[in-house]
Amino acid sequence: MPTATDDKYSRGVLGVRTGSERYPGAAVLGVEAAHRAGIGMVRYVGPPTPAGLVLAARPETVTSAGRVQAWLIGSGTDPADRTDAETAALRGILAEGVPVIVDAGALDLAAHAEVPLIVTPHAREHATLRRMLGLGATGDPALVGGVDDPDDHARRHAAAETARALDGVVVLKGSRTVVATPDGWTAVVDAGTPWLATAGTGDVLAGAIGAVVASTAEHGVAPALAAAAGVWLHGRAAALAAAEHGERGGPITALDVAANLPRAAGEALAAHA
Ligand SMILES: NC(=O)C1=CN([C@@H]2O[C@H](COP(=O)(O)OP(=O)(O)OC[C@H]3O[C@@H](n4cnc5c(N)ncnc54)[C@H](O)[C@@H]3O)[C@@H](O)[C@H]2O)[C@@H](O)CC1
Ligand SMILES: Nc1ncnc2c1ncn2[C@@H]1O[C@H](COP(=O)(O)OP(=O)(O)O)[C@@H](O)[C@H]1O
Repeated sequence: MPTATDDKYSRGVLGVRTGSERYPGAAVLGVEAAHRAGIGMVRYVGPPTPAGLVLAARPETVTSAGRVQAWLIGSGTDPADRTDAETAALRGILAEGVPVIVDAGALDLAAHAEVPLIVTPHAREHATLRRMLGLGATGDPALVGGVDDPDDHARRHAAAETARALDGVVVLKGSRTVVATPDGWTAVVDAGTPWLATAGTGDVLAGAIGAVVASTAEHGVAPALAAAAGVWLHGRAAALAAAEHGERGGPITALDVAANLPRAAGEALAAHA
């Protein structure tokens, strides 16, 4: 909650290095979500095509370098396309000191991070990450966490094991998203609506988590709690967006989710007044 003494810097600055020539839209979605989730400033540093689209959609975004309270990397990128210079830049971010949210195409770099880390894999990415870390298979990702596992026991166990091996927070996405820490703490956040399963909503989630982490990092909020708050805001925003289309909800897009983040944040603040 901002106060009269706040300014754009004290409210948190998120650095975003996402998107590529192949997936420029992911950069737009993450930046949009970060702005909508209540950040003081977003600094975007990425390739020319996504940078142009980000500025067109959100001229509020700053594209010059400077201090940030957290970084978001990886959304809309593929490690197979990554240049050595880009890998070096990402490794630099992963050694800088502030928390880093690592999504999609940067997950392969997460294992050697020296900073507070939050990784946001979906089931397939989680399986790949576990293989990289020398951990066992979690079973068929499509089945684990299904009707046979109503308490998400297997997913919570696997996410906590991955978190321990990484020494970072794991946000294992799905209809119920598991947040797990290296010491074995887990939380499960229900998405709120199955309409959320649509392209780009993971990029929105990464931006929302990035905003919450950046705006709370210097207030002593644990990264796992900030991540769980981001997941809740995202799910609630999706439910609000879907509810606009009637009692059973209706189709939503990733941008609809981002557009409803302010209402979700307002509800959360009102509930804790
Ligand atoms: N607008 C954008 O720019 C978007 C960019 N995105 C980015 O796209 C990249 C790839 O993410 P994904 O989550 O798609 O990667 P996945 O690891 O889920 O998928 C990899 C491959 O699996 C196969 N596959 C997965 N599900 C399939 C299905 N239902 N039917 C057929 N084939 C299937 C496809 O060959 C796909 O290319 C990430 O960097 C992500 O951030 C996505 O978030 C979508 C939106
Ligand atoms: N069946 C579902 N019901 C509700 N939410 C879902 C469901 N499947 C996936 N999600 C959510 O949708 C988002 C999808 O993210 P992701 O898989 O990274 O997609 P993308 O890469 O297209 O952005 C995540 O927040 C995930 O928790």
